Amino acid sequence: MQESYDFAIIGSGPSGSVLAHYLTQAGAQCVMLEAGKALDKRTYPKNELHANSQLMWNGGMDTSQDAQLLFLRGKVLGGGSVINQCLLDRFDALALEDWQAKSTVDWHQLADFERHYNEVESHLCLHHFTDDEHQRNAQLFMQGLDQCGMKWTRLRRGQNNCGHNAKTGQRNDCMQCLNGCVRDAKQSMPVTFLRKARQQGLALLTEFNVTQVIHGQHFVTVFGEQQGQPRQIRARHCIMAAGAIGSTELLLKSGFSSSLPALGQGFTCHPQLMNIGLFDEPVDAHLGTFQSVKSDEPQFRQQGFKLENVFAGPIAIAMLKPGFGQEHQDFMQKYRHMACIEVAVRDATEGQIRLNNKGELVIDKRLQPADLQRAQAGLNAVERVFDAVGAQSVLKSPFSFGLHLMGGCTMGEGVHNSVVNSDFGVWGYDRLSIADSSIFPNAPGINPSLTIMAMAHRASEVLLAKYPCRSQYTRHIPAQDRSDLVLESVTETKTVVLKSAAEKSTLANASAKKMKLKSEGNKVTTEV
Ligand SMILES: Cc1cc2nc3c(=O)[nH]c(=O)nc-3n(C[C@H](O)[C@H](O)[C@H](O)COP(=O)(O)OP(=O)(O)OC[C@H]3O[C@@H](n4cnc5c(N)ncnc54)[C@H](O)[C@@H]3O)c2cc1C
Repeated sequence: MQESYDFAIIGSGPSGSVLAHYLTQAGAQCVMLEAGKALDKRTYPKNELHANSQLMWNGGMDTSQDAQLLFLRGKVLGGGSVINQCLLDRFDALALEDWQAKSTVDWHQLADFERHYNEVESHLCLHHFTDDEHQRNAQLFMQGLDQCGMKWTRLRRGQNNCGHNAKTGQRNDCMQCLNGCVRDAKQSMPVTFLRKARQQGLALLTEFNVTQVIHGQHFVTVFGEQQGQPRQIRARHCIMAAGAIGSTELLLKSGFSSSLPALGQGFTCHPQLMNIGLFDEPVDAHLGTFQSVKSDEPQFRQQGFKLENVFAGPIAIAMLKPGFGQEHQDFMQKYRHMACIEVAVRDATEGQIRLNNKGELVIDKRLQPADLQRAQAGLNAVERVFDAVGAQSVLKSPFSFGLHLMGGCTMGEGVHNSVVNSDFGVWGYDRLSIADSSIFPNAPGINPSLTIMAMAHRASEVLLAKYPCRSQYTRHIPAQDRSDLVLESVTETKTVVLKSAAEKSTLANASAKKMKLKSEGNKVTTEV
């Protein structure tokens, strides 16, 4: 059975959920298609291994072609917002000036973003960490930065009343944030924008893996599989919000590359390196707020990196130490004595998302000399900070994680060097838009989620201006549009209840051209 909507939104991460909220609020009939499961605080996995296998694409083992970069991307209702740390930063002037230089899009400037940031922030609880929330890892980081004369600032996180452990005296004390928040405190999409969209009538189909998008004259048809069953959804407009890799892969697999030469280009990921300092004293970096401070040093920003205190569960920490056996075991026994500082690189070189000759996804992304230079500058700063506070030794990360995945369908001013125009429309395809991190023109070097949400808000305004009826699909759409709904390329038998003589005659005229029509009272059955 094929279903029809005003808007089909593919993906439920920050981009898809914000769009769903604003479009349903305006009365549009929307369906959201999400490949992941609808989990919640009662059903999120309770350990690291299950978190990777149940919440991430390919069990959290997507790598670059040379296996030097590991990419993590959410596959669950809420997308990356369920597995991320929810640090929500606005872009600075440098990031947006660089965007504008690359994209030439006139609204890529701070003044234009401000009202979108204000709007989406008004739906979120934002928390600045306070002095009493810094645990020992953060304190060592702050002391080290102070002693090296480097500036730092407190992180801002989307969280609402993250609890207080009476025994330890600590807030943010469960460290499960990256497995899905078990307190509904983290401001992920299922407890913020998505919840509102569902209350406003969003149709939600989870475990629905979209496999192909076909752009028609009057509709976009989305093909996929839901729990093993083939499904088709039709909408007047389709919005891709499947993330940088997801949206790009889907367009490549749907055959758009011949008309979009820039499809797959411009992939970036902010490579992150976790570095361990070993201390004589127990640090207990796994207790309390495991991420609360970042560097705020202008020279670091110019050099293309930032530092943050961070920590992880034992599986992720074990991966940082190459080797096996006794040496590895000795290292892991020092878990309580580890402090950790992460270098996040603003990558300067773009990779490419493509399909190989078997039609499989390939991510070509190598750190080039310019990126390695930035990473090295960050690692040097980490060594200085750890030395200043008396670390016994420092273990530098043997590989990088890509957590902020961007580009592949970049926004720009022409079809030869971009995939979407400044109004989020895919070049040459009137009924297809993209609003997720795949449209980023280059790497900003700043946490991306808030800007993804801000851009999704802007995209919703563009779409609502384009489809001014924006009303309940079946109730208010003009007769002309309803004839599209009834007649375009129907592949199965469909029964439609006609309310008026005008509708009946529209249907009859159109059907004379395309279809066989059987009429019985006010019920009409069409067959291709
Ligand atoms: C461990 C980790 C920590 C992070 N921490 C932060 C942070 O603190 N601050 C920050 O700003 N960012 C952070 N990020 C990054 C942030 O989460 C992402 O940038 C953001 O979620 C991207 O939003 P999106 O809407 O573009 O895509 P996503 O959030 O990736 O959502 C895309 C959705 O589309 C679905 N999808 C994909 N393909 C299909 C298909 N074919 N059919 C159906 N559905 C599909 C996916 O399952 C997914 O749910 C972190 C990421 C990770 C992994």
